[in-house]
Amino acid sequence: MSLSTSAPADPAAVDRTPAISLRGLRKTFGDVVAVDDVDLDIADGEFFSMLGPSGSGKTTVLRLVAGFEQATAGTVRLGGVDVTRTAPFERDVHTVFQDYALFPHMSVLDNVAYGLRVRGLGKKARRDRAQQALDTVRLGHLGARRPTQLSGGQRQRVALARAIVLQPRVLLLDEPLGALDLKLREQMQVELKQLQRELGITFVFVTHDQEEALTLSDRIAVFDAGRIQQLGTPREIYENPASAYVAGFVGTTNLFDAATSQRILGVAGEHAVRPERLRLAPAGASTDPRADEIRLDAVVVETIYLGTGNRVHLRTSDGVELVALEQSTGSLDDPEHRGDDVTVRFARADVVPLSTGS
Ligand SMILES: Nc1ncnc2c1ncn2[C@@H]1O[C@H](COP(=O)(O)OP(=O)(O)OP(=O)(O)O)[C@@H](O)[C@H]1O
Repeated sequence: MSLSTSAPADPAAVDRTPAISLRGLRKTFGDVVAVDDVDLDIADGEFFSMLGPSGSGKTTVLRLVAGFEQATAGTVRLGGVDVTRTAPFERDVHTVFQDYALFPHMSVLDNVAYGLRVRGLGKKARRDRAQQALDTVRLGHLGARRPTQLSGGQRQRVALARAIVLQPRVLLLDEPLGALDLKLREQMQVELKQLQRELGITFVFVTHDQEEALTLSDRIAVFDAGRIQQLGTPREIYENPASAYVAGFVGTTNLFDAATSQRILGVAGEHAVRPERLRLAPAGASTDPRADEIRLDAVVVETIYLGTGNRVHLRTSDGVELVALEQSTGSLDDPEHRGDDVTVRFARADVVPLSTGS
């Protein structure tokens, strides 16, 4: 079935059936539980990321959606249709792998057209559509080259063109930027996001890079040990991590265990405060204490220059380790130096309670 790739003109007319719906999804390999009872709905046209450390099960979820793995239990629905036992080529999804999997002996244009040949399209239609897909990823002028004659970023775009030419309803991307250096990776992130918006295709993106997930996604699922630990928008996940695990995995954070929370915050349970919420002042610089903030005396253990600011490692007078991020003001003010005594302040409102036991 060929599907339109243009975004619907009338948002109210958008089909509310999730593009992907997983229920009770489980996959075991011998004794290893790779995916453990996952329930998830991904909306049509959503940029959805699965984020987690190596071995947390995100790739296996992707492979279950693509049909490369058979579920041990549970169901996979695409556009409301149960495809749990359907072969990969019968599913309206396409996967872009980290290594791109391009054919080295074919031209770039033929690589992109290959899937259309498999689907039985005539030569002219194949070439036209492949050219159009190459134009979309801004490689229209390089169709005659071989993949080996392209840069890493260009090869990445060929892999994308090869996927979008088939106009799948869902594009699965397994660490597609993993092989690129940082600068190219950042550039491709922007391009991926733009492409997804233009095409209106549902993107499911697997990454272990939290910054990438925060930058690109409409929503993120944070995985650990085969389970979704938290599901939400980048802002929700970053500002209100549900557990110590999520707070620690997504960005740097200051974690306070229950005893420390009780002692310095005066509240029960585990808590977290993001480093950029901490404000530092030289010890003794007098400002009136405020009821809505926490103040701690600390000493600077180390200051790391980051270009855009400084990361300052601190130890409070009763031995709690903290990290603060200070934005550079562009002035020539000296940053805090090792051994300096400082006052650390943060608003009570910036203290995030974490669920216990995680
Ligand atoms: N074919 C397989 N045979 C046996 N065990 C497997 C197989 N595929 C995955 N696993 C195991 O399942 C668990 C989840 O693996 P998975 O590849 O889904 O994790 P991941 O989060 O995608 O990790 P990575 O980021 O390293 O790709 C791991 O413990 C892994 O070793």
